[in-house]
Amino acid sequence: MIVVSNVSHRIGRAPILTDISLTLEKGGVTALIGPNGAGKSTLLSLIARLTPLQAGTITVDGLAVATTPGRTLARRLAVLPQDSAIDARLTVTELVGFGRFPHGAGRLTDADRAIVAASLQRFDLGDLAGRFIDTLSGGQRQRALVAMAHAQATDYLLLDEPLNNLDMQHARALMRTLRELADTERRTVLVVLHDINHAMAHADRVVALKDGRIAADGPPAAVAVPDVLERIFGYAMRVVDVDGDPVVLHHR
Ligand SMILES: Nc1ncnc2c1ncn2[C@@H]1O[C@H](COP(=O)(O)OP(=O)(O)OP(=O)(O)O)[C@@H](O)[C@H]1O
Repeated sequence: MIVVSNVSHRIGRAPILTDISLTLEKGGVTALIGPNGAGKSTLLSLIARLTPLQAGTITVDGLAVATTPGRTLARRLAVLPQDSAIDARLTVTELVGFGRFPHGAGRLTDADRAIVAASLQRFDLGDLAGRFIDTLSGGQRQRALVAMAHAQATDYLLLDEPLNNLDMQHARALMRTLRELADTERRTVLVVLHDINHAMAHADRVVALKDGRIAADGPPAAVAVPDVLERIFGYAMRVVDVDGDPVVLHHR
């Protein structure tokens, strides 16, 4: 379980997050949505200890994120930040292998290699395994980064806009894979999404941030409501029912 309690964050004098409290039970997919600048990436970085906590507490399975050694946390929680800088001269297999580092002493064991192979397969990277990162398309690189986070084999998977650069087919495939990880492996996925319909279709819970505060939190059907969406995003949009699923018409 991840427990965020009364977390506030400032950069300079600007309030970025204000009094955020959020509990993520184990298992399931939670989508974090909200306009640009709402504080989604900041919240994810605080949970993953990429940004030092200023106020409030965050625990992951009872471990205080502020004081738990990075390596210990990395065995429980994997994070894919929004802009991951990676060494272009790595192959896809080597990159995904980095996901195993928190578990070992540097050299990969046969068991590590089997996990890397499974992650490559799961994210449809088999044909690209030997390619250097700088020869990949943006979407292929994005999938390799998600596979690296997956290979870390943690209970918690935090992904910041993993659909960036993905075409429709791969975006759908990735969301279905995240769903499957939650359903079959009891992984807990927290994913920042801008595509609201992917959030509605694949998440169990949708948490919306706006101006550094939680503006909505509930199952997709409770958030995919015109008034709620207008409050979050600032303009009116229609929601239609397609075979029992809410679909948000936000384009026009
Ligand atoms: N290093 C920084 N210096 C100043 N302001 C910053 C810095 N990093 C983030 N911010 C500000 O903090 C706010 C929240 O940013 P954050 O990246 O968490 O938002 P977000 O919801 O993830 O946005 P997006 O959807 O655009 O990725 C924004 O107003 C942003 O400009």
